[in-house]
Amino acid sequence: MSRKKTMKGKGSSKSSTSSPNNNKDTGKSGRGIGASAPSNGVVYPSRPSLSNSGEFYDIAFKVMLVGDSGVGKTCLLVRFKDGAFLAGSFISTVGIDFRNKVLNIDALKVKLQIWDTAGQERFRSVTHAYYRDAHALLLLYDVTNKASFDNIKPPDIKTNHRNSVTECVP
Ligand SMILES: Nc1nc2c(ncn2[C@@H]2O[C@H](COP(=O)(O)OP(=O)(O)OP(=O)(O)O)[C@@H](O)[C@H]2O)c(=O)[nH]1
Repeated sequence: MSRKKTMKGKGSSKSSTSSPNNNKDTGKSGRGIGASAPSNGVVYPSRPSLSNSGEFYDIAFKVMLVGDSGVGKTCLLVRFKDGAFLAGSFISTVGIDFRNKVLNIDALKVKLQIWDTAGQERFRSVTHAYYRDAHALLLLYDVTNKASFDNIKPPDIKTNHRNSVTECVP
């Protein structure tokens, strides 16, 4: 059975778009499968593939983390991927970044490519371009900040990306 390798994500940094690192499970704008995958972005179980970390997977999904700046998107992703909490000073994401995680679900290896978008308004046009082909958008808000909840507009996302969003789950 043939096994193919996905394009390597280049290094990423939360505060800079120019400092590469060697973490093969992370990437930045235009470097991941989101930029090069087929239009539906799914790899089916009959065609196992190799993730950048060397792990084989059966199926892959692209997930976007969306929400205002400071709601905790990066912290959630780092917690999910590495089990660590980013305490200390807050460094806002510049542009967009991603991390991969392979999970074992019902005897399938499911690869999640999770994109962390910058919440600042000035990056909105850049990050929106990456919604295309996403299988899920996670809309995040800060429970201590009502404005961050009010700023979530799933219907707008549905309207603007009418074929890519089929269902909103509260
Ligand atoms: N108390 C508390 N603080 C949190 C939590 N999650 C994140 N923070 C803090 O909130 C701040 C912002 O977190 P980030 O994850 O960087 O926020 P973000 O949504 O990625 O922000 P942008 O990159 O600007 O879009 C950081 O100082 C975190 O330490 C949480 O669950 N509880």
